[in-house]
Amino acid sequence: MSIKLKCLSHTPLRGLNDPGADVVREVDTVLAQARAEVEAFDPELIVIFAPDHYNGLFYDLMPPFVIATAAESVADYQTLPGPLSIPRDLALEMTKFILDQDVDIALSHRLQVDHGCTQTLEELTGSLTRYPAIPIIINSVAPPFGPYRRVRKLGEAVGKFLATLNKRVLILGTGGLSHEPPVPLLSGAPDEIANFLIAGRNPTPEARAARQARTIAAGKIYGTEACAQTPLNEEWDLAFIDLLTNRRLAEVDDFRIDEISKAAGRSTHEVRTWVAAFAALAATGPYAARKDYYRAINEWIAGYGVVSAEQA
Ligand SMILES: O=C(O)/C=C/c1cccc(O)c1O
Ligand SMILES: [Fe+2]
Repeated sequence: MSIKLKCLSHTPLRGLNDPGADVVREVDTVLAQARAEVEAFDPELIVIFAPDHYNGLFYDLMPPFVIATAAESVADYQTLPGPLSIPRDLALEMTKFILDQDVDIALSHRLQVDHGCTQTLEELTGSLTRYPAIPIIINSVAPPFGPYRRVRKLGEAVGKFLATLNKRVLILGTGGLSHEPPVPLLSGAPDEIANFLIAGRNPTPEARAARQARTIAAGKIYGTEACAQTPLNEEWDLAFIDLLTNRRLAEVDDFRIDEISKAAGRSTHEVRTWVAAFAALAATGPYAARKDYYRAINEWIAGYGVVSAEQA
């Protein structure tokens, strides 16, 4: 068994509302390096912890955690269409193992996944099918959320399963850090938006285009006085990265959901995917981690970070 980890932000505004050329180049370089490392590692399996943004999962039945044996990209924003390459039997075995560890997880044999999953797969591997990959979706955008300790326990269960395999495994976490894009809240929503949040699967191309235009417009004013959304919080982001790289993962058990939303933005909870990823790695033994990159990028509505880790 050999395990490596990468956790990184995603943003559908990359290429649609870019910051200055220097910053774009900087991020391109970091991602090219990460991709080269993945290529050199040549994983036999990827486990990707990802959020969903009301593209595959809705309030008609909103699970805290879902593992998929088959999944298709909704190709939102500029992401790739098509199915992921999921090893069905292994995903089923992993599901049973997680349940046996007293962690409840939903199972999907036909999941739709969005940029929260596919952007990172594409950025790090060049496609959605290059390597066998098992997606685990952690609800990070549709409140209410379970406590962070439950996410840590999910990660631990996955890590214990990975330790039983004699494989090179890449664990990915995608989303965060601090940010609050204009994703609506169910609480207090007018009927039309509430209906979308409850059962908005397979929107029309016009509805998708309108959503994309709203996000781009938000990116143009994000972090200014004209923007009502919670701004990026570099201090929070760096403290979180520090916690992970210094192996203080148990501290997430004290995280307060409302405090994080207020301090760093409602979508900051996408870092739940990072918590699960690190917990999975930690369950296989001691690890060494490093911060590869951080910058608060308003144009992308992203406290944008990249962190790598591996077994020590
Ligand atoms: O769900 C959407 O339409 C937009 C999501 C988004 C926007 C900006 C940054 C992100 O990380 C997002 O996921
Ligand atoms: Fe996101």
